[in-house]
Amino acid sequence: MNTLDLTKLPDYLKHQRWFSGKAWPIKHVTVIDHATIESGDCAFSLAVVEVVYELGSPERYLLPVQPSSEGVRDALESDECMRGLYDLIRTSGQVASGSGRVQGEWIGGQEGLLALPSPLSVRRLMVEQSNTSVVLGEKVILKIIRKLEAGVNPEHEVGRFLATKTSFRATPTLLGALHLEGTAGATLAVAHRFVPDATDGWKYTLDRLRQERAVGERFLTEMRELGMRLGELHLAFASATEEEPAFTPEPLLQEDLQRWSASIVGELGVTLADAARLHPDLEHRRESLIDYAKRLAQVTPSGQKIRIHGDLHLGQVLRANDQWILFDFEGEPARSFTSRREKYSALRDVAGMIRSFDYAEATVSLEGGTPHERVGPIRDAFVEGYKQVTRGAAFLPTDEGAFDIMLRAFELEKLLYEVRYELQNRPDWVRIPVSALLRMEAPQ
Ligand SMILES: Nc1ncnc2c1ncn2[C@@H]1O[C@H](COP(=O)(O)OP(=O)(O)O)[C@@H](O)[C@H]1O
Ligand SMILES: O=P(O)(O)O[C@H]1O[C@H](CO)[C@@H](O[C@H]2O[C@H](CO)[C@@H](O)[C@H](O)[C@H]2O)[C@H](O)[C@H]1O
Repeated sequence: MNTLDLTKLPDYLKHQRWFSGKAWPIKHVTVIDHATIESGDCAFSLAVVEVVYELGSPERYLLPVQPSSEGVRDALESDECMRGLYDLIRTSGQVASGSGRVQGEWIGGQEGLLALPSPLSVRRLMVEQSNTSVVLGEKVILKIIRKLEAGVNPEHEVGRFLATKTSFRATPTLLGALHLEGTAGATLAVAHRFVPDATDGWKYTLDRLRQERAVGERFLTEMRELGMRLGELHLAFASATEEEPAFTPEPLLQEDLQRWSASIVGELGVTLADAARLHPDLEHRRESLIDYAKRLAQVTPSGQKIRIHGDLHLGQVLRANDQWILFDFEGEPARSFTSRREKYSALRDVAGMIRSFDYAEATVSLEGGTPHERVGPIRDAFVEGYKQVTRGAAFLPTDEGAFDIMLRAFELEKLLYEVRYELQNRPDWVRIPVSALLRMEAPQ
């Protein structure tokens, strides 16, 4: 294989959809590790590059690339190269890299070695994505992670735990992964079982809300079932023994509640300072919103901290064969791996999904539909399903009052995150969380 022209990398990166540093001047790009992967007719370089900006922290990206007449070409455009990456995972293969090795990990066992067509078909996903996913043989979905972070990747860690230590199956089974070991260590790719004919929960819910003026009993039953699946996921997380220290439940302490409360108050300050320029009415709500956070610190602690999904919304669930499937355990992209792996109150996931119902209703209203106040019944059905399967679970607060105060505080926390997320990514959408903040009445 010819050598890569490294001077072309900054320009190459700026033209990639998944590159998040487009707005910042790049000082330089250096290759910090790389391996040559050879498979059939394909040879390419799997390079980890560090992008150093004029301002701000450096970032690392994974570049599976080949030299081309323009300088650099994405090797993932070649089906053969994709097959090569999957083969490394399927065979638990390894390839030496400059300062370590690229290591495939197969956890699917014999059963996971699905009968795949030969040659293996490769279908690219036509969705807006921060990574690059392909469907192999219509049975496996391989996600190549673009922006790398050092440390334990939560999506791999959670997928592995659920597949090997629990009986929770309402998620696409993790089949394997590709890791870079050594000084630049990171998870490079994950392979899951592909769920055919699935619709994502966001699209599914929007379609239902567009069609139905009032939510019908069938949809409410589905939402109850969604709450039940989430409850079962939390029961699976909470089943971890001491042999899985990253998952073992821990008692919820007063200091946890105080820390979370203080963090929400801090986020409120930062978020209102940013958003109040566009929505000055928010300033008048500051004190009553702070009260929600303060009440969290005053709750008498009961229950446990457990691992949670961490970024649960309707876009993180699939609907297939009349069943709900929960996926994407990466956590909130803006947080570090360490913070995403922290144990937390399970009610944070419940709050995340409740916020999504409000988003869906608001989206339909913004399209011109009249708001029908359907969030209340949907929320009630979802929480009812959740409580039904988690009744008496050690990780939940024992007191109903505490349950409600905690849930409201986590809804506020998610709302503030959403305001910041939308200001940064989709400014036109910021009015959705802002109007929800304005509607939050002072706590009783
Ligand atoms: N196991 C799966 N089966 C079917 N479709 C999936 C599966 N995993 C992901 N998808 C689809 O691929 C899309 C992108 O996946 P996701 O893991 O969210 O990627 P990213 O982290 O890059 O955003 C999802 O919105 C979903 O529609
Ligand atoms: O799916 P990601 O892990 O990238 O999550 C981020 O993007 C989401 C938007 O795609 C964002 O979710 C917010 O918008 C959704 C509608 O598009 C809505 O259903 C969610 O409730 C709302 O939070 C998510 O917060 C962000 O982390």
